[in-house]
Amino acid sequence: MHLRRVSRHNASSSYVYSAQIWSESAHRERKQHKNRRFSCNATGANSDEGAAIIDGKAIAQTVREEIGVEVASLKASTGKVPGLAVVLVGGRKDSETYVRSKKKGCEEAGIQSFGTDLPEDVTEEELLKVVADYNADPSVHGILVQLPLPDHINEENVLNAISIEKDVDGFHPLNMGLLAQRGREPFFVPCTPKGCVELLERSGIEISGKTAVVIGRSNIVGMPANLLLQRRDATVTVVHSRTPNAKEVTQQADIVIVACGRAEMVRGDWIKPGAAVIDVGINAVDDATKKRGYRLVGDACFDEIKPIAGAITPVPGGVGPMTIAMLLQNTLEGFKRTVSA
Ligand SMILES: Nc1nc(=O)c2c([nH]1)NC[C@@H]1CN(c3ccc(C(=O)N[C@@H](CCC(=O)O)C(=O)O)cc3)C=[N+]21
Ligand SMILES: [Mg+2]
Repeated sequence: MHLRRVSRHNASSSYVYSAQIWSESAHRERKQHKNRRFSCNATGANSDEGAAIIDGKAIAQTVREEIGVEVASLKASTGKVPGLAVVLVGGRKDSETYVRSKKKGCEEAGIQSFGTDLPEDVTEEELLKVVADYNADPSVHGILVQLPLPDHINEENVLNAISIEKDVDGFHPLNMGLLAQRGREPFFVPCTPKGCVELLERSGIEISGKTAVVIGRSNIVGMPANLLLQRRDATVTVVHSRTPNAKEVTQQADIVIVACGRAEMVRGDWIKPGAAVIDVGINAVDDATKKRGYRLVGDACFDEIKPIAGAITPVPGGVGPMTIAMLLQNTLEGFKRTVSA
């Protein structure tokens, strides 16, 4: 994983590594937060009381098996399989890990995976050529350019170049615009927020008529999560780094989606008893007791929230695995549109 080091809590000897830097804007937001300090006294206790733990890993596995069954049956009837192209620029360890999981997910589901690994110093022009070739390739139904891209490449230009019919990340401005409009449907919905909603639905948590708070306003998670929840008739409030009363607003929520990119920022006293908490964050914290030297924590303080909430996703094993399952689902959806056309 590429892990950015930021000082954690008040203890100078421990660090948080944030693996969630997907975009320049997220990077800027994090800088603005730099002087804030939070502490969360993890007890390590894992009592049976309190929130139901939403097992994202198991739910993702179920989704992947469903996709595998459908892919096999479409292969039998059409002789074709879905194809996903993953473009990786540079050698970030976290990106390499995620790309490997995506390719493995494809293999298991019977989806053909294509990969292009480009050097860190590739020109924007060369990258755009790779995208154009995949746009033109009829055996490719989904194209994903792993983010973040190196600084010399304009991310917007690259996302704009992906065919909206193959934009399995749903990051193309046209797909985002369609998501934002009532009565219209994007070709693809971004994988992480889609995974959050799927976790709620598959856990039997009602969304319609409920009060939801989304913490974070990124293009990749917070903003589309807001739109998706509104489409399911939740009343949604988005809070962010400049919201003075984020805690008080969050205390009103039946559903909380946490995507602020700050380790354990959301504490137990932010959460209304019985609320559902979906934690999108992945942060690695130094931990000498662990073999790898760190452990992963979310943007929510799991041990404080568990006794209070009605349901909570763990990190790891919550939203992360669902993101990959939704990517495979989007690829299958793109493929189905081409075979039925
Ligand atoms: N164009 C693009 N699309 C993306 O969807 C995209 C991206 N760029 N850049 C990076 C982020 C991050 N991301 C994750 C996917 C899976 C896990 C995941 O499977 N996490 C596991 C394992 C965590 C671990 O061990 O590191 C878990 O939470 O249990 C996490 C994060 C997709 N992203
Ligand atoms: Mg934010």
